[in-house]
Amino acid sequence: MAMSFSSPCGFRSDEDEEVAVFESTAAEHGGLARPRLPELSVISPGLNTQPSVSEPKLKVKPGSSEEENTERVKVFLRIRPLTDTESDGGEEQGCVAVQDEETLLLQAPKESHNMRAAERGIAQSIHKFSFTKIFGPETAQQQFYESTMKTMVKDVLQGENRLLYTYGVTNSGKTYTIQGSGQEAGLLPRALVSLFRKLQGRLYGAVDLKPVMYQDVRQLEPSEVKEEEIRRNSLLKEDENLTSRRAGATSVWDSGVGGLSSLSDIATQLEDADSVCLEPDSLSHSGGDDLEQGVQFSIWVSFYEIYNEFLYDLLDASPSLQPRKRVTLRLSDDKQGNAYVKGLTWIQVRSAEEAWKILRAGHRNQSFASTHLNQNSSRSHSIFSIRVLHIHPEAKSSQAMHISELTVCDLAGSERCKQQRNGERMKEASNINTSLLTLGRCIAALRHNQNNKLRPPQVVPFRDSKLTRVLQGFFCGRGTSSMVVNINPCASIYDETLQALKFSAIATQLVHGPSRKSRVAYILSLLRERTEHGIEHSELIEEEEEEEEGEDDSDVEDGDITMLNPKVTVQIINVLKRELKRQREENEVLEANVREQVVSEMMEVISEMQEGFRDSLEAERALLEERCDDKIANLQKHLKQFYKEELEERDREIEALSAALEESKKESESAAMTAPKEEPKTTRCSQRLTNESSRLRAELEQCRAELLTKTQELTMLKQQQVSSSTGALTRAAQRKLEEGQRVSNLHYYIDTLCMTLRKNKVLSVCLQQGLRQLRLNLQRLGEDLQSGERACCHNTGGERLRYKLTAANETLAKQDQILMELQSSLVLVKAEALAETRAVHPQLPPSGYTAPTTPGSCKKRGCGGTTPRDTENQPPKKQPFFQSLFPTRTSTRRNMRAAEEANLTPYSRILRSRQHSPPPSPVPTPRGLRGKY
Ligand SMILES: Nc1ncnc2c1ncn2[C@@H]1O[C@H](COP(=O)(O)OP(=O)(O)OP(=O)(O)O)[C@@H](O)[C@H]1O
Repeated sequence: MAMSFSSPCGFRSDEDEEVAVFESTAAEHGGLARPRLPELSVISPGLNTQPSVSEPKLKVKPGSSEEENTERVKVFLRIRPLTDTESDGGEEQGCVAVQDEETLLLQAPKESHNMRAAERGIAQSIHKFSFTKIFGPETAQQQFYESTMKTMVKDVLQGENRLLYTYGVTNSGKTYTIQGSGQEAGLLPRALVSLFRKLQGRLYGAVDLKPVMYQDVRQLEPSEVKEEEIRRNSLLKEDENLTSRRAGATSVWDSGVGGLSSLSDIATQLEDADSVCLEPDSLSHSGGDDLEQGVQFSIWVSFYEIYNEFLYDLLDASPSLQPRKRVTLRLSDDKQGNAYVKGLTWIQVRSAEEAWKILRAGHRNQSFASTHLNQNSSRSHSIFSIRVLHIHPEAKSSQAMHISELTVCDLAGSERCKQQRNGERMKEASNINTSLLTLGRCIAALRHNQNNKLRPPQVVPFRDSKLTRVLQGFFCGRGTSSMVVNINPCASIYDETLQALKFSAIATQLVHGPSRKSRVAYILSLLRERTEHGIEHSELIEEEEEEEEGEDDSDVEDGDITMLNPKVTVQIINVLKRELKRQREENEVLEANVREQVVSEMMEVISEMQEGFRDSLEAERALLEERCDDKIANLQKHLKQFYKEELEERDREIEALSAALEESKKESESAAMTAPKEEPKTTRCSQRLTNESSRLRAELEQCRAELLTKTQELTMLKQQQVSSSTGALTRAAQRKLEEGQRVSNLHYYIDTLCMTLRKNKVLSVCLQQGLRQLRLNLQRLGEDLQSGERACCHNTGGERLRYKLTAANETLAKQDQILMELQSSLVLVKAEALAETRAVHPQLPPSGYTAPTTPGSCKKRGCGGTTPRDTENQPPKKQPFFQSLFPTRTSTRRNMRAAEEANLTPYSRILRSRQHSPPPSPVPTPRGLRGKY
């Protein structure tokens, strides 16, 4: 889950001040009551726009020791410059603007969560923050050092404890600020140079005095001194070895500390740094004037990291030998209640150069990794401490000595866990965020306690993380802390930057802790608070205070309250019980707030997911529409093609029919005019009819000629009858008479044929009319199809297209039916004509007679080469053309069905299947079409 640093804001408070300060933050996290938000969110302790928060309302009793301790915690803001890549990537969107030296304006960029929340009316898009001092991208390292750390070094030499820590989003420049890069040495090398410059000639050379915890100094035995020397030398040697081994190669650490990879470089850099960043009066001879006369100084350094909530000593020699088996360190409390790292290595250093080498040796053991935002990201909080042992020359006991400390903490960068793809990185990010969250809560609780002196104090959850435990002393009076907030002005990490700034805004309202408070002192303060409210006995307080004083000198380790007298202990237990109850209640409130925040974040994530799903659904819909349009266009194309071919086919047929008709008409006309000559080899009906009629005419002529011959013969015979015998002549005359009868029959037959010919002419006229009708229908069909196509083009809906297609198919079916009817009627007429002919001439062959189809045979039938008798007995042949066009009913149906089956359109097939299959459905479904196309 994304980490939020605004959780400290979850602490409930009745003060108007708190409401004003956290107004925007609370609303942003989905608080139940959402008042109308002002345009601008002011998160600042000192801005005029918020007079209620301009100054902390510290209820300091006049004359109390706390009176002078009202100095605010210093919070510096440093804005890092954008890299070329970031500028090119459009990260510069003017979302970070420095209004003046102390005021920063944040304007949410378009794509940020904050802007989206602002658009929904639950947050502001502009935020105003104030800081102790703001340093822009152009600020040089030395300038930054002088404004921030220079006085801290001075204070430490005066015996004070100081903490400087950097806070910010990952890749915002924290490590750059602390350590530096290239020739730009950071705060720490400059502080070391400054320190040793100031201590020139005042260093305590021996190693026999060692600081233990925060207050104690131990006199070392000679053997221990030796051990210390060995440890230091081995670290220095290790550094030298590694440096020479990596000669030329730039390591992470080398680049991280100003490229100081060789001793000469270090010296030069230190010299340069010193000359650049230190004012003349801060150099050793003048700076030393501030130091207590006669006091010598022994400098000890330690370096450790908090990685995944485990402490690792970075100066322990073992890690470099066995990097996988690092020993974790434990935290303990000293008798003042201050946490310290047990068993941490402290090395005495005699120069800045040595300190630098030790630091570099330790840095090699630190946890770095490449993340999506930073190639060389610190995955741990690293803490480098410099302890200064103030040794009075005459002092023989540790009491006469004093220890001051300068701690520099480079916190790991906060980041959104969900941005980490790697499991290990995610775990690291989660731990980093948890510890930073705890730090935020501690600061918020401290601020609450400072601003609400009359109320029961909130428990500061220092114990909730290792980081806050080790820094606790600096927040509770053992020293003072300064914070450097680093920000990266990139628009893409605006939301994270805003959270970091909100956190720092709380820190800017902190006042340095009034005094050191041990745990026992804290408990006693609780008792005092209760007594002030009339809950406990006043006498008790005196006793407790006596006990407290005695406690400081007693042997009680870690402030063990059980060593107090029983009466007080019982009272303390009662107070603690009540305190525990109160704290539980507070925890419940805190938990409720955290849950509320979690819910609000979850809602944000869910709404983001919803948006994502909506977008993907839209995209899916558009894709489907596109596909459907493609399919419809495809279908249209295919149908267009299909009907075009169909129309062309019909046109061709019509053309052929009309040509045939024309031809037959012409031929019949010409045949009527002229005698038939050599018959062309054709299968057309008109030709056939002409041939038949010509043949019949020829037969007629032949019969007439024969009749004439026979008549002449008869006349001759009659004449002969007179002269020859009667019997034979009578028989011959009888035979001739029969022949004459046959000839008269032949005349009748010829008349019938002439009638058939006339009927055929009428039929061909009918056929012409039928074809004209057919052509008209086909034209109408073409128009229907065109309108269907147009409908397809204008309307992508499949329904209308389907209906048009169905109508077109129905028209086609009707056409087929008309054609069939025409064919049937033609066949019927033919059959009737034939029947009539046969009734007149029963000697004609039956209708089942199959005419020879070859033109040769036809020629044979019609030619004069055949004998008259054969010619007489031959019936008129069937017309091959009409037969091929309109075969007999049975064969017509069969052939038509076969032809239809072959030429059926998808729609015709569907229609046909519907006609034959009960129950019919009115409209073919588009599924069939889809399968086809
Ligand atoms: N003021 C500055 N001037 C020039 N470059 C800078 C400045 N601040 C940071 N940088 C550059 O920005 C990059 C990231 O800085 P740095 O590693 O210090 O970030 P960080 O906050 O320590 O990141 P992380 O928390 O991931 O360790 C580095 O390349 C550094 O050199």
